[in-house]
Amino acid sequence: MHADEAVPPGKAKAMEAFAGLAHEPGVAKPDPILVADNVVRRFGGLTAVNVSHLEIQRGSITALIGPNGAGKTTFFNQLTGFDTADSGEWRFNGKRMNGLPAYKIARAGMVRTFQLTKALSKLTVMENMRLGAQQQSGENFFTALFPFLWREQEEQITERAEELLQRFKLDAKRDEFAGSLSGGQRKLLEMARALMVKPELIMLDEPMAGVNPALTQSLLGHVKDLREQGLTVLFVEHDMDMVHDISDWVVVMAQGAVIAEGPPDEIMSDERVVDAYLGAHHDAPLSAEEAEKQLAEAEAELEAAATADSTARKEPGDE
Ligand SMILES: Nc1ncnc2c1ncn2[C@@H]1O[C@H](COP(=O)(O)OP(=O)(O)OP(=O)(O)O)[C@@H](O)[C@H]1O
Repeated sequence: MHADEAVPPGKAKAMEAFAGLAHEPGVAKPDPILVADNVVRRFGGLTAVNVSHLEIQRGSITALIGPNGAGKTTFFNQLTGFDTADSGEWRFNGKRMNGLPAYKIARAGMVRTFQLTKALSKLTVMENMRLGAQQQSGENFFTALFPFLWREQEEQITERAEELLQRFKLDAKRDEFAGSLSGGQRKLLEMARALMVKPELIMLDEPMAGVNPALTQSLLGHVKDLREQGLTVLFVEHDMDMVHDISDWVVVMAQGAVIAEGPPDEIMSDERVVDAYLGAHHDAPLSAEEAEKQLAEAEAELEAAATADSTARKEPGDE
């Protein structure tokens, strides 16, 4: 950006909101869209998430980073109702969301993206978009009783899907299988699908994973665009260049807790953050046998997740 080029209004507003805030975990924001308190999720003896207090500033792009296993995805899952927290309270636009099912949270305006699973890859791009709307409407049974209701709704869904596919330059791909898309196009589809329900807060799960560098700028542009349209973006990402490039604010998790918060420049050189990442790494390189075992475990986990996902997505009466 040239010196004389104006900062886009959405970014300027976000920068202003963060200016002067203390750089410490749990710091209060001027206009939080989401406030979480004492969110705990345990798996057996492991405390995967233990977030005492976190506020997400409205209209900003906030990155959630941390080493593998820090609890980022589990935290996302609690907030969006895809998993049940052991305890905790979180409010979206002042309304309590804990205890609500995912579709009600989505309807309230808070959605998360999902990486394309095997089952979703076998659907067309358009079918994925329609599923993004229907899955989260929570009204399937009721509308099924009144065809005139669903016909109108169907038309609105198609219209919205077409609009978004055009915006993300995926309209030419509408009838192709999602599995045939490139890594970058898949990420765009994940984002477009989440936008079907017109959220106020969109939570992106690793938006840069598997994206060809040539598409990086275009993808970043789309995310920045969301902020310019007034949306709030919270994203989990391992790609530090992306975190640095687009986030207004960075939240760092380690071992389930928020250990640091602040602007990207400062966070990336923060000693606690560097320690958290280093501490999570192996001291010695893996042996070929260990690496193979890890790979096999990861593949089995992915397979299980894809199966669970396709089962969970089936509505009663679906084939
Ligand atoms: N369903 C589950 N059952 C048991 N343990 C789980 C489950 N889901 C997550 N965990 C554990 O909880 C911890 C946090 O995992 P999580 O996937 O949330 O971390 P993450 O920060 O998203 O990691 P990554 O960056 O690798 O995706 C890990 O130790 C993980 O093994």
